[in-house]
Amino acid sequence: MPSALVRRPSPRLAEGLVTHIERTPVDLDLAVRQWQAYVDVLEQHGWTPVEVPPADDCPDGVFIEDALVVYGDLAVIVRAGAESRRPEAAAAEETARAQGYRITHITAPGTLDGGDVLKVGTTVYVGLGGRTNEEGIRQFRAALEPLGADVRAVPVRKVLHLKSAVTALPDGTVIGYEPLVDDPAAFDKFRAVPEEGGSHVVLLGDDRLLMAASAPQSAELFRQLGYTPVVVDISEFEKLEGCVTCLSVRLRR
Ligand SMILES: NC(=O)NCCC[C@H](N)C(=O)O
Repeated sequence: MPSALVRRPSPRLAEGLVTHIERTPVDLDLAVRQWQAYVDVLEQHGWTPVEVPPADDCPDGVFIEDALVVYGDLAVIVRAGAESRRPEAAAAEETARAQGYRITHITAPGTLDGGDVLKVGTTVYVGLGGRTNEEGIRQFRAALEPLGADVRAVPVRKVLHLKSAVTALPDGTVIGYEPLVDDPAAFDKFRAVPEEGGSHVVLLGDDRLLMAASAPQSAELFRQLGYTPVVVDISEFEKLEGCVTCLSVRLRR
């Protein structure tokens, strides 16, 4: 069975960073229940959860996707764009090592957040924006190109991360809510969805798409396209600019 890295919410979750939206109060108990439900859904769909040790002093640690990027047998441990998030990486590195990955690091002055990396087959889009800089992308490209990846930088100005704006369907079509996508033409195939939350899908395997309850019209669109949406409520994480992708790192090998 494939596995998925996850990390339990910090007791300080409510202090997480917000950049592009207004801060609204986070209900920690509800967040913990939503996180557990998310992990349960992954497990029910064949993904064994592997917990990265908690980072209780890091309010945003639950967004584990930002701490590392896996490609083939390599785990790229990031240097987060936000300084408060840099301590999240150490335990993520140990967990990736224990899972058998080779390790490399983004180093200063480079910054890169995993949320800025969208893999579509061997094409790897990287958002250049508030969290990931040119030097981070240069180092990332140097790490992935020897493995056959085609690393392409795309602009991200309207949202936090590239994957806040776009993710991809199993057939490689990049999906996004157009008002928040800087350059839809940057992607080989692009399809607009009717809601911001509909931009984010986690591919569970077969035709199943894990997505947020906040995007019912997009779920209907995906159904019409022949996919099976699997819906979770992640309202408390959405208040911190999180989405379904950022709560896990799927290990496909
Ligand atoms: N990959 C993601 O979309 N991560 C969400 C991170 C949210 C967190 N509050 C942050 O600002 O870093």
